[in-house]
Amino acid sequence: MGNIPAKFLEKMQKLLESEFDNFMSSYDAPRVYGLRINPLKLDREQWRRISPLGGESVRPVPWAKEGYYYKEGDRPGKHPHYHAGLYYIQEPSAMLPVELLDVRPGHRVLDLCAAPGGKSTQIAGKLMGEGVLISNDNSAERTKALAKNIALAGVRNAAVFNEEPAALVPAFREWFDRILVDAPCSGEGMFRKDEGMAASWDSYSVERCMEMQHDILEHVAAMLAPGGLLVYSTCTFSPEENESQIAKFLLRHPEFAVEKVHPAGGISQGRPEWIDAAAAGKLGEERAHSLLGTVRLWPHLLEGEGHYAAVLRKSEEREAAGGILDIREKAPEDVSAGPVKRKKDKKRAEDTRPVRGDKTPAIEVVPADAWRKFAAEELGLIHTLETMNVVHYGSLVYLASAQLPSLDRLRVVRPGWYLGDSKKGRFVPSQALAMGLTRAEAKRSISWRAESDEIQRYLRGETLFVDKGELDIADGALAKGYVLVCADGYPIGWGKYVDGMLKNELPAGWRQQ
Ligand SMILES: C[S@@+](CC[C@H](N)C(=O)[O-])C[C@H]1O[C@@H](n2cnc3c(N)ncnc32)[C@H](O)[C@@H]1O
Repeated sequence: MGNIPAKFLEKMQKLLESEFDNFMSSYDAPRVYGLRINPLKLDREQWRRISPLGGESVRPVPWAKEGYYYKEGDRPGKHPHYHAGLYYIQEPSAMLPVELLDVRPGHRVLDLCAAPGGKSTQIAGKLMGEGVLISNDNSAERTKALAKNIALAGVRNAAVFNEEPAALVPAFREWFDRILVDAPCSGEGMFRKDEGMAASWDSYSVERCMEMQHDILEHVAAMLAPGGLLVYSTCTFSPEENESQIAKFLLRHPEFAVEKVHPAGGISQGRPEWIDAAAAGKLGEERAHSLLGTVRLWPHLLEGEGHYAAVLRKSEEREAAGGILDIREKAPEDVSAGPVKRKKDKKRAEDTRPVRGDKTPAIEVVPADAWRKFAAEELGLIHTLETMNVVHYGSLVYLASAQLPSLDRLRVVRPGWYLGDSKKGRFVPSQALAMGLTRAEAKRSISWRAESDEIQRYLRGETLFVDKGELDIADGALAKGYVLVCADGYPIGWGKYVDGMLKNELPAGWRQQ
């Protein structure tokens, strides 16, 4: 690694002192690679049975329930199981923040800086279809990859927004049980993985990022419900973006306190001694000391590129009285409890109106009706929560959580699970619908082995010739129509069957290059 900025190294040497040589040696060590299997689709045992990777060649990531290290040559991104959303490729240390967020089925979760969706898909795997995930990113371009990754993982209960944090506050005041701020940062923990990050780092990047992080954090406090958890994370080493940023947040927000993380598996404690003296003084000894309970992942102490995470709990009190609130003494929530039960939301009447200003001309068939007809003819019983509404933006139909407040003033990329497009009354099912279904939920399906020639050809976008007997058709259904195409039994897209021909419905952006 020749191009690590000299100023960065000088700074790290001052901070790390005798540990610095050890830290430097990590740049000579090979990069590590990680993936996380998707519990919405399968568990470790099922993966082991069908995957060339599922056996001995992978090793568990100590701090992530579904995380595994794989070897560079394994190339899991090229395997059809990747196209079936069976796993997400993710740098191992980036798997920690969601593990610390303590998400349980039924929670309302905000992933505020979510693109391209690594942590959002991990959160969805903790919600297991119950509750709501709002995945937001202020970059319109990056929300495209975010929406695609959420669809690929088969997530049914997520909405994707493209907003500045301030714009979310009026609609979501004290609404979330959990908030993740995976902040934009100077990326010092990415130098080994991405040399471009090292090249673009300069001494101002830390300052610029500090300002962005401060602005983002400013709006988070108001959206978290009393008693809720906030996890703040970065993939950088600079104390200004980590412990100091949290120290300043705690100063402004006496209603928050650090929830101590017990360091294990090579994870290290936070470094309160690195926060600036002025902030430390104002914060008081005890609150400053509590930053020891935040965590750092160092590349020379574990197998990961590096990360920082702080877990903060908001006081149960609605109005913080000011002063220092120490809630660490309180009994932890009962983590053995099942899904979160909340008072029954008044179930809104099914809403088929557009979610926000719809300028498309009137269409004759109500899109929701076209969806219902499609679902009745082509799908079996789909397990969805009764608290979901069918909504549409023009001709595009979604299944959205009935818990959501009005989204009128927000830039909504996806209000929920994208089901399909009602084109002049004819319903065209989406790729997101295919990915969110199980094979058993489609009336017509076909499955080939993941390594088969048919799957390779399907993923390239080719039309296939298929004997009717190869299709799995529900009793009473015709052979002609939409077929859920599966690899090893897991959906990868739609085909349309007519007279021995399976027309390929895989959208261009989803085909294998
Ligand atoms: C570290 S990346 C997030 C990675 C993501 N959590 C994942 O696991 O895939 C930080 C993200 O913050 C977004 N971002 C930057 N400023 C933001 C802001 N003010 N509000 C929301 N998102 C912001 C960036 O566009 C970027 O996608």
